[in-house]
Amino acid sequence: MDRSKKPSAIGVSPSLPQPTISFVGNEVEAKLPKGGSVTVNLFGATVTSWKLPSGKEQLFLSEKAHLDGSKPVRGGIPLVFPVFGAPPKDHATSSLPQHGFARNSKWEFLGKSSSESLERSKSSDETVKLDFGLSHTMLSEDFQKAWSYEFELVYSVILSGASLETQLQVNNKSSKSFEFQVLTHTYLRIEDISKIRIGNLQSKTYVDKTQNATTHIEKSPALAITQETDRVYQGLEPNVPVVVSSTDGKTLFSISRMDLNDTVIWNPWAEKAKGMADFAPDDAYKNMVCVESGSVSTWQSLEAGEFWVGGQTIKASLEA
Ligand SMILES: O=P(O)(O)OC[C@H]1O[C@@H](O)[C@H](O)[C@@H](O)[C@@H]1O
Repeated sequence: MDRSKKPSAIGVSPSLPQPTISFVGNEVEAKLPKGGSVTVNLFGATVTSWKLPSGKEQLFLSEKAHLDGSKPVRGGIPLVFPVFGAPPKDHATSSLPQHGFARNSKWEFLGKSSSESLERSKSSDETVKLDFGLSHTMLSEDFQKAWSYEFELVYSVILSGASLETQLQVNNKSSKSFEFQVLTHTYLRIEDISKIRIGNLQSKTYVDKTQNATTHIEKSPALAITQETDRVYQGLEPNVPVVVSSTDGKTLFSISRMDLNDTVIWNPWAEKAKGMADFAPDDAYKNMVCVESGSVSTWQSLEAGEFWVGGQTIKASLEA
């Protein structure tokens, strides 16, 4: 036996081309041999690009997005943790900025997962999983003071064919319990906001943040976005994906969730878009819609030593 040769990973033919990983500045890019790529910025572990095998970009990224950590990234998939929106007074998160610290902190790249840990049904040339970590010792002093719990987050970004999965594991390393909210603030790239509809929200309760946080019931089977929209849909059925389709009935994105039962639908529309210094071009609100899977209408409580896992899978259309 030739002991100089390393054994190949279990179940993987050595002749199969493998996904490639490259690093440019703060960004990690993974490319699949059959095409398709994902790019993650270490600031916030923010996914900034997701391309299908055809090369078509699926995420909206503002032309003025800050990619150097000076501000959260305007576009892609910023991760909201441990609080959604402006923190409430009299809560452990009350001194944190809007949407928490995860999107404002520099994460560590933990590596590309080995083929053994991916689903057996997916061969390693079709799937790549990137893991990122953040713990309390990696936070700025200000954030450590503002949220003094010991924790570890592991965020996995899994690209395969026409789907992108993001999964977060929250570990409580403190000696006391803590509460958190979490959300994947996904900016989907679309061609024309007037030509899309959002389905599977009918009959769901939502809080309309543009209407003094009043509560409503969604009547529409196919929601059209025609003005500033900022709604928190609550208590969605775990097995029913939120679907973005074109007005001629093609599914563009189907977003399924694991242990995330709320979905925020956000579009700033013309005036707010213009007012955001990092949003460009001004009329790009027509080319994006945020469909944000999360757990934000209540708090998740995590006991000392326990962990929680949740995530989303976005399936894009290969034809659209
Ligand atoms: O400007 P930010 O902090 O990235 O937030 C963008 C939007 O994020 C959405 O999730 C919120 O519901 C909106 O209220 C908010 O305006």
